[in-house]
Amino acid sequence: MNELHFLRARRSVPSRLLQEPGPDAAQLRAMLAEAVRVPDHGKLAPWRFLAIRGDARHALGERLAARCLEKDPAAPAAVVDKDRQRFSHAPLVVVVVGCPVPGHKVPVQEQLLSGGAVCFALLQAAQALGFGAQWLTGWAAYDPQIKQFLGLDEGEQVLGFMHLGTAAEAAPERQRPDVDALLAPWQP
Ligand SMILES: Cc1cc2nc3c(=O)[nH]c(=O)nc-3n(C[C@H](O)[C@H](O)[C@H](O)COP(=O)(O)O)c2cc1C
Repeated sequence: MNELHFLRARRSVPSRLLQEPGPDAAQLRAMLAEAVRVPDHGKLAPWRFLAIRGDARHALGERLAARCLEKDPAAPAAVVDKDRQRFSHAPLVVVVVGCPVPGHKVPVQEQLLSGGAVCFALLQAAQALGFGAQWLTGWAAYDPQIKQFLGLDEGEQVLGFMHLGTAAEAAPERQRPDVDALLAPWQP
């Protein structure tokens, strides 16, 4: 099954291990061009992307830190600082935004699943180009004020903050699920 080698080698690189160089504009475009080749019921393309680089990453981190304190004025300094740094490790963060079309005959769940596939395809494309990547959400993905800060419309959702860069060291492998325990034959 050597044909599956590339898929078997896929793994995330924790965002704190991602450093310069990150994908340049042409590389990002090339990765996204592959990532949008996902199954998409109804051909709705119900997703869009935001590229966050340089100081914009730090600005988002500052907003996260401020929001963290707004929500919990007693938050320990270490927690606030972790939020401040969240977007400052990887040189590039791509926000995959789900833009489901409400009331469409294609259920919203399917539209969001298609967006999830985009996130995964982006991980694979990044690895294929020699970059490391990690798909993160965290509380910020679900916070109305952070979504507003990012410019998301009502009804849009953060499907993933995709952190992209060059791995500072080999990514740790983790134990993978046992497929045999998950697979059962079905018959009526
Ligand atoms: C939708 C989604 C959101 C995730 N958010 C986080 C997160 O906020 N923090 C985290 O540590 N891992 C998160 N993960 C897990 C990592 O992306 C990744 O799976 C993990 O680091 C293990 O690496 P692997 O992809 O090689 O299994 C998330 C995964 C998914 C699918």
